[in-house]
Amino acid sequence: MERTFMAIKPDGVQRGLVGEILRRFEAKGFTLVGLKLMHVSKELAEKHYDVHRERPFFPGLVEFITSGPLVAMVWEGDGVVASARKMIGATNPLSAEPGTIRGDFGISIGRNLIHGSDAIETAQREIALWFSSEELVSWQPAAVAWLVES
Ligand SMILES: Nc1ncnc2c1ncn2[C@@H]1O[C@H](COP(=O)(O)OP(=O)(O)OP(=O)(O)O)[C@@H](O)[C@H]1O
Repeated sequence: MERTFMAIKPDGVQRGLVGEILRRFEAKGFTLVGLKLMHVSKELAEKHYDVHRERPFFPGLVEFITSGPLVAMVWEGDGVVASARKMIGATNPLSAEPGTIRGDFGISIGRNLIHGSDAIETAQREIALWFSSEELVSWQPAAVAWLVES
């Protein structure tokens, strides 16, 4: 089953948008398989944004991502990588469509609330970077156990 990595960035956590963001992906029908509130180390932030290492905004981006707790998540479902990117909206919230998370809640490119993997291969790399396999749940056996018990 397809999986994607997403992170509610420190601005989203500070603004109290965690519940709203989780609600949107749950309501859409995707399945949450990993979730943790954490402070990000400089090392992890730099690895995550490695492709942007040479960009002028890189130091500020790393500083921001490590500035407060963020919510790291893994979601599962058919087409979840592309669909989540659509639900998140364009990188610059001022250009993001209303109805998207960035379009509804943001105005600043440097404070754009949420990250979502941009491709299936990127998602695999990011999930492995942020989560150990023990931190990810498998829903199927749990559902089967519940059926057997009831
Ligand atoms: N010109 C910029 N100035 C400041 N920050 C920027 C700029 N461009 C990108 N960023 C920051 O770097 C992040 C990564 O940029 P990228 O082009 O990968 O966008 P994205 O894929 O929409 O965002 P993310 O990777 O966070 O999901 C952006 O989310 C944004 O926070």
